[in-house]
Amino acid sequence: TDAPPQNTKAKPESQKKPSKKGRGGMIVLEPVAGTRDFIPSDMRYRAWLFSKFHAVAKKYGFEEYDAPILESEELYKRKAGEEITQQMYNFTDKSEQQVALRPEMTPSLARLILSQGKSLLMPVKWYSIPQCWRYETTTRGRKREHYQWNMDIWGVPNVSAEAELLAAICEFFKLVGLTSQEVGIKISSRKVLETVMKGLNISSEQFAPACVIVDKLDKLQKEDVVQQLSILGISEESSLELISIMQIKDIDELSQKIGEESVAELRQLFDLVKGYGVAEYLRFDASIVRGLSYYTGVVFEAFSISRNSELSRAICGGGRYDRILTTYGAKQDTPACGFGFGDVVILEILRDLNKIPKEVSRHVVNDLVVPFNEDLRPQACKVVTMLRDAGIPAEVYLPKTKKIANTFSYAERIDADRVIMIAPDEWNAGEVKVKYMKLQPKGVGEEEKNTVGVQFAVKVDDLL
Ligand SMILES: Nc1ccc(Br)nc1
Repeated sequence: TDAPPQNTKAKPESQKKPSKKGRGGMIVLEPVAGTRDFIPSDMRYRAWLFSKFHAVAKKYGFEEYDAPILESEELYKRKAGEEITQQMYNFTDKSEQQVALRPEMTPSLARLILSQGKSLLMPVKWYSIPQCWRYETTTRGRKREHYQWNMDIWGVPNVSAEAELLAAICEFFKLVGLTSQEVGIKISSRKVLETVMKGLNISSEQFAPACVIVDKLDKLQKEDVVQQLSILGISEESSLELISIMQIKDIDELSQKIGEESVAELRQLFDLVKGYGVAEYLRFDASIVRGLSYYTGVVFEAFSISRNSELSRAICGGGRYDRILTTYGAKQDTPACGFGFGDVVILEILRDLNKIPKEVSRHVVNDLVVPFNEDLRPQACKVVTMLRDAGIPAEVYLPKTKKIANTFSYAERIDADRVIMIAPDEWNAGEVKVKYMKLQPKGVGEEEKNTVGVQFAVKVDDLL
């Protein structure tokens, strides 16, 4: 198995691992382990999914930003034992800089917010769809990269920001046809955990690492979680009490346990989301912690409601992270909250539930313009440009036209509606020859348009 790139100082040629050549000197055709190619038939699904992300962000008034995939490793140097920082795709570059392929976008966003300083008017509502990386040993066979829709609101301390983000996620669900019977969002708050931990005399220094550990409850045995908490100095009794409170699914019951003041924000949040009309997607669940150490308040996680009992993988997740800037040396913090929404799980769910429109799989070109011979190619380029300028996706047949039949099979391959032939006699008469490759929607005009395969003359000006 590939050892993770621990100390990757530049190695002398002799020690470098030879690249795995294919048979007989051919390069390896597969992408690097854990990474994906997107040929056009795959890229159409990714582009369709991203178009929904962009549409929701635009509808909610978010502004798009980006930052380099490559960041200084120090952005991710956190000591809370998170999986995300232990799987960093990091290396030493040729100027001896410790760099990493970003494992998440939030630290880059915090860097941008800090770099903008006072010039940045709050609140800030920014979004991005970055590719994020991790170094997984290939034995686990998991992906090493994914695209993650990030939506963040900075400068808003109250839960109106979380409500806006939850509404945006539900807006996306509605946009792709996912109902509240098929997906949902579980919501809690780390302030609940903070209150409970304080009541159990768990120190504030242990808060973030303890959250990272109890987040594993759905993956590890309870005993293992208790054992990992004991390493932080948390007694078995306190751990079991913490774990039992995390089983609570009702805010009233939680209020009984830790007091109404500690659940006030959650009550306010559930009131606000009713205003957005998305309450049906949302439910309180004290077991939601999320695995990132910097969360400080409300946390949430979307999941698929699977028909069989199999555990559903998180669709997206996020929360409030009010104290991230001072961890990067800022003199004061700015309240922030956001979510990350990966491209892999959601596409699997949408495919499984047959929510992706058939046309997403199709490459669309409406017209193919074919010059009868090379002398007529300039005329063909003129006609295809006229069509394109009118907003019609159109191609001009690029190979030399040897047999007209070849152009028709190409037209079928690109699923074109029409083949428009530039032929000498017709061109001299100001006309082209048109052949419809498939039945057109009723009422688009003359009878010929609904007679597939018939060729007929059309004035160039009547083509549009
Ligand atoms: N953080 C992270 C990065 C890349 C993938 Br794939 N999953 C999680």
